[in-house]
Amino acid sequence: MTDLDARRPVTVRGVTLGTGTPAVIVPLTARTPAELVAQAAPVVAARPDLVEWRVDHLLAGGSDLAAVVEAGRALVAALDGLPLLATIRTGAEGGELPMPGEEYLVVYRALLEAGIADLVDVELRHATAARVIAAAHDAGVPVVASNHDFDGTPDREEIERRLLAMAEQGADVLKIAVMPRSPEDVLTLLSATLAVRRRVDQPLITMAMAGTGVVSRLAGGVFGSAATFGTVGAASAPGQVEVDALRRTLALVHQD
Ligand SMILES: O=C1C[C@@](O)(C(=O)O)C[C@@H](O)[C@@H]1O
Repeated sequence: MTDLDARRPVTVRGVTLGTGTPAVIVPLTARTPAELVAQAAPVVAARPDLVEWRVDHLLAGGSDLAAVVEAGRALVAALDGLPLLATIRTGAEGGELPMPGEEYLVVYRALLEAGIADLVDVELRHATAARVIAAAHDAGVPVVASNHDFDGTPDREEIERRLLAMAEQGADVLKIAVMPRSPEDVLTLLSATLAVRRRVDQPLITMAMAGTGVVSRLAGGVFGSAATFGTVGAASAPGQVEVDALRRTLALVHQD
């Protein structure tokens, strides 16, 4: 264990977040159930550590709750044992759907009841966050709390405050994505990551988005980020790097 390993790592389906080289997560952004299974095939072939299903894209494509659950079951069958992170990203945080109200909780409950998710992403600021976290924990599913700033980068104290608030809410993994407006903003994100890494037990996932932030996706592990999002085909946020190049870079950055 290095001093940056998380004291409370999270393991799902044999994949551990919080120790060693950061995990590689590939997002799926299909808008229809058929497209979802088709999109999964090359992702599974690339063998990432985890797959993220951006459920908001399917909902935005018009699928109702029953269709979402059915698509989730088909996806799990297609994943060949790879762990699945289920995410509903709201419009307020860069996602595809408004979902300010109870629908967010209803969809997560249905996915949890069906045993589809190995991990769920819960936005710290969502009105139903505490209830989604409780539902996930009742189902034995760890929670990745998240926060996204697509307009800018909060100052270091504010980034730290948000990550610590996630820990206080009982999240198992703490995640933040910011939009850098300068190289200094990337340093702010990385130094907040390192400071929080030294204070909390949970794994962190942090990134600065877009071109200026790519360095944080490649080298964030040096500062205590436990995972990084890479692409096989479509990206789900600006600055994500293709998965093979990402892996090669991680191998260079994490040589021991
Ligand atoms: O929270 C995140 C991080 C992310 O926004 C990124 O910048 O890589 C991509 C999203 O799909 C994911 O849910």
